[in-house]
Amino acid sequence: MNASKLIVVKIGSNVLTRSDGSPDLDRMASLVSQIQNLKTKGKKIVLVSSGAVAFGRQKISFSKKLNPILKKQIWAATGQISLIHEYQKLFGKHQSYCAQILVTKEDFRDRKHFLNMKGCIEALLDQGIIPIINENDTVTVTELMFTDNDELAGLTAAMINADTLMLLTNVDGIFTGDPNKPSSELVSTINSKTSSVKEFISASKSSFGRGGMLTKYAMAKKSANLGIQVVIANGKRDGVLGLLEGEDLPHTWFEPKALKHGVKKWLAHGTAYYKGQVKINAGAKASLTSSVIRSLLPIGILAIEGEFSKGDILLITDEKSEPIGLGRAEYNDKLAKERIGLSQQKALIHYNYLYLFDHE
Ligand SMILES: Nc1ncnc2c1ncn2[C@@H]1O[C@H](COP(=O)(O)OP(=O)(O)O)[C@@H](O)[C@H]1O
Ligand SMILES: N[C@@H](CCC(=O)OP(=O)(O)O)C(=O)O
Repeated sequence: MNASKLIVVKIGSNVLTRSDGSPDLDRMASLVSQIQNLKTKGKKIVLVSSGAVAFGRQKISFSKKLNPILKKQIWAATGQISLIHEYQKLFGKHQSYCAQILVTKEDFRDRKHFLNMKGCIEALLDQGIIPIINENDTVTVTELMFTDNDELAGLTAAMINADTLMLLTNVDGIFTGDPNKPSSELVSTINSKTSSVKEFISASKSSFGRGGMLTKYAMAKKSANLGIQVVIANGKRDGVLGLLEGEDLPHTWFEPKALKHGVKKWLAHGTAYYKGQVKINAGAKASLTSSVIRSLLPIGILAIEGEFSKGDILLITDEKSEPIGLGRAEYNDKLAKERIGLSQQKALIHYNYLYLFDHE
């Protein structure tokens, strides 16, 4: 594992709960003191913590039949206070402060929200305060949701240019089969030379988990491609964060590729967050995908869909509607539509804000 300084630690619901579903406050206390210890050694840590629904479910039971979405919203809304209250008490014992940040997918889609969030998290870290992020489950239901908090953690790591993303769950990492079977082996390293491990991963989830190991794997690969090393480890193991200090504990490590520029990282995660679509002609496609760095000019644009403002993410597709990449709009959809096919116009997407998909 490489040395780390700015780390996003994601804690899954199961790490914070016992097998009967009750909050595991001892585990929480241990993780908080490990984080505190790393902090005193100069590491900056952002927490992405699940657990709101699990904590709420312990307290609130419903007398009448209720829509399952509403149930979850109520558990999340009530449980989040208990969760953050516990963190506040535990960090307080170390004379330390933590802060609550609740976000939605929309906040990653809008460049202004994104920069506000980033600025706030960085300022909290500078003040020695631990930001604790969770999804705002009250306002995000169905398609507005993150796949799960692993996705949120990956987006956060890219946003703050973290060097390390640590996903703590209830298994030691990715196994070559059912983690409960003795024949399954832990995959210690995943890099470009590793043959696919995806087929080993089953859709099964831990009792409170949302996305399962598949989303962890997908997010980990994406983050490693952006230059962030990812570690999947067992949050229930005593002293697990010692991994960040070089201790020898079981885990799966995703070797990072060369680091990508901050804006490109934001764009790379934009597949689910784009506001408009730009269809380009074959000449423009050849130009953008050539080895020479080029911006996207209106003359190569065939069609534009959606409403967007300057700064929003756009999906670029070719004539067959195949996605090529993402870019940041230099002006709004109204101007862009007026300029379709015209020469001598300002680029709609500047090359500094262009991210082309890897066709591996
Ligand atoms: N090949 C595999 N290796 C490890 N875990 C796996 C594998 N296939 C499926 N899983 C399941 O993924 C679960 C972890 O994902 P998840 O339930 O989403 O955890 P969390 O709540 O920590 O996000 C494990 O408990 C395990 O049952
Ligand atoms: N926002 C939800 C977390 C959902 C989620 O992704 O859970 P998990 O798979 O345990 O990380 C909560 O706090 O309950």
